[in-house]
Amino acid sequence: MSSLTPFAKKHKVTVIGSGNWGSTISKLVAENTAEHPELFERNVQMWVYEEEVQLDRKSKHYNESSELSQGPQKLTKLINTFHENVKYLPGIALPHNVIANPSLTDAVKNSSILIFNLPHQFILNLCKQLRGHILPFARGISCIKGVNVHESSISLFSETIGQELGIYCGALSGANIANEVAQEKFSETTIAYDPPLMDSQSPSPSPSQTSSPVSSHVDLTKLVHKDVSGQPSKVRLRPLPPEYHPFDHATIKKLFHRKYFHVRVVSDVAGVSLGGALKNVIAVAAGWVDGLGWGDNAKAAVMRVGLLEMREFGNRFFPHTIHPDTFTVESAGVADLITTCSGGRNYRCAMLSIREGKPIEEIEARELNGQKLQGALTAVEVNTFLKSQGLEKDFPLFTAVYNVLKGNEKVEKLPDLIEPEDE
Ligand SMILES: NC(=O)c1ccc[n+]([C@@H]2O[C@H](COP(=O)([O-])OP(=O)(O)OC[C@H]3O[C@@H](n4cnc5c(N)ncnc54)[C@H](O)[C@@H]3O)[C@@H](O)[C@H]2O)c1
Ligand SMILES: O=P(O)(O)OC[C@H](O)CO
Repeated sequence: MSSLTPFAKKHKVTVIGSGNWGSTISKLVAENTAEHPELFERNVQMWVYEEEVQLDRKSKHYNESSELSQGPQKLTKLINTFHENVKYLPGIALPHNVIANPSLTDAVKNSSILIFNLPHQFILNLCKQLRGHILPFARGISCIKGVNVHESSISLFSETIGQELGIYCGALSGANIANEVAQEKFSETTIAYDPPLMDSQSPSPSPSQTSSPVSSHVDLTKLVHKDVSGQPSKVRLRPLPPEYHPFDHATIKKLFHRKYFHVRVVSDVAGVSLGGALKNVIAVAAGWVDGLGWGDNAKAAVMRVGLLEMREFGNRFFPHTIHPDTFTVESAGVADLITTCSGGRNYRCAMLSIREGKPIEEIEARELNGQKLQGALTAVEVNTFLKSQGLEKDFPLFTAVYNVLKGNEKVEKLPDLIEPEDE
C-alpha cells in the first residue's frame, strides 16, 4: 500500500462535447469543481470538435483592430480567450476553469470522470478514437439523448459507451433546454447511476459506504453486472483505486447539482435514457401540430399518446430494469416531454417546416447554426428497430412520425393514425 492519505487523488473531469448542452454542462460542472477542491481538480477539460468560426460583428468580443476578429479563427482559441462558446452558447460567460481542448486524447488524459455530451450520431466514432486512451477505471455519465439502433438490436448510449470503453456509464437527462440552464433559470434533472454494487451479490456496505452505492474499496471485477437487458454484462469493470474518493451518488450530486439545477439521483438508467431519446420523436409531432395551427388540445393529444408509447417501449424492450414510474415521476420523463414540446429545437424546427412547407433538415441547417436535431434521426432509428420486430402497429405515433417524415403519409392524417381503439 502506498503512503498516500485517503483520497489523495482528486477526480479530474472531462466533458466530451461542446455544443449547446455540452458547453452548458461544462459551465455548471466547472462551477462545482471550483467549489469542491477536496474532491475535484479545479480545471474541467472540454473537448471541442475543432472548427473555424468567424466572430459575429454583433458579438461583444468583436473588435476591428483585434486579429481574432479578422477572418475565421479556431473555436478553441475563441473559447479560451473570451471564455465563451461564441458559436454554440453565445452570450453566456463560461468559468475560466473550463479549458477548451481540440485534442480528444489529451482532453481525456488521466480523467477519472468522463461526461459524454454529443449529438448521438457521433458517439460510436468517438468511442473508437477513445479506446486505449482513457483511464481503465474511469466512470462515465452520458448526457446524450438518443438510442443506438443496429439492425434489429437496440441499446442505450450509456450501455454502448460502457461496452465500447470497458467502463461503467450512467445517464443524465431531464427537462433541460440548455439556454435556460445556462442563464441559470431553475430546472430539475435526473441522473441514473447504478453500477455493480447494487447487485444482489454486493457485500454489505460498511458504515462509511452506506450513502455510497459504489465504492472504490470493493473489487468490482468480482461482481457480475447485469446490463439493462438483464443479461450479464461482458464488461469487466475496474475498481477505482483507493486514492480516489468513491464516485457515488453523493459525489455525483456535488459535481452536477446547482442552486439553479436540481439533481435527483436514481438507479433507472433505461428509463432516464429512453425518456430523453423518445421525447424528441414526440416533439417533432408536437411541432407539426402547432405548425398546422391546431391548438393546444391537439398538442396535448399527441403528448398523451407519446407518453404511453414511451412507457410501452420501455416495458417491452427493457423489461428487466425499467421502473415504469420514471416516465411520470422524474424530470427525465413527462417534464422533459412538456418542455421539449413547448420550446425545444425539435419542436421549433418541425413547426417551421410545416409553416414554410420545407423539409425539417433545411430548417435545421438555416436556424441552428451547426446545432443538431435528434428527433428526426431518432424517429428513423426507432422505426428501423420496430420494423425489425414487426411491431410498428403497436407504436402508432412513432410510426406516424416516421411515415410523415418519409412522405408516406400526410401530416393532416395524424389524428386518424394515432386514434386509439375503444375499450
Ligand atoms: N441543447 C439542449 O438544449 C440539450 C439539452 C439536453 C440534452 N441535449 C442533448 O445533448 C446532446 C448534445 O447536444 P448539444 O445540444 O450539446 O449539441 P449541439 O446540437 O448544440 O451541437 C452540435 C455539436 O456537434 C459537434 N459536431 C459536429 N460534427 C461533429 C463530428 N463529426 N464529430 C463530433 N462532433 C461533431 C459540434 O462541434 C457541436 O459541438 C444531444 O444528445 C442532445 O439531444 C441537448
Ligand atoms: O432542443 P431539443 O429539442 O434538442 O431539446 C432540448 C432538451 O432535450 C430539452 O430537455
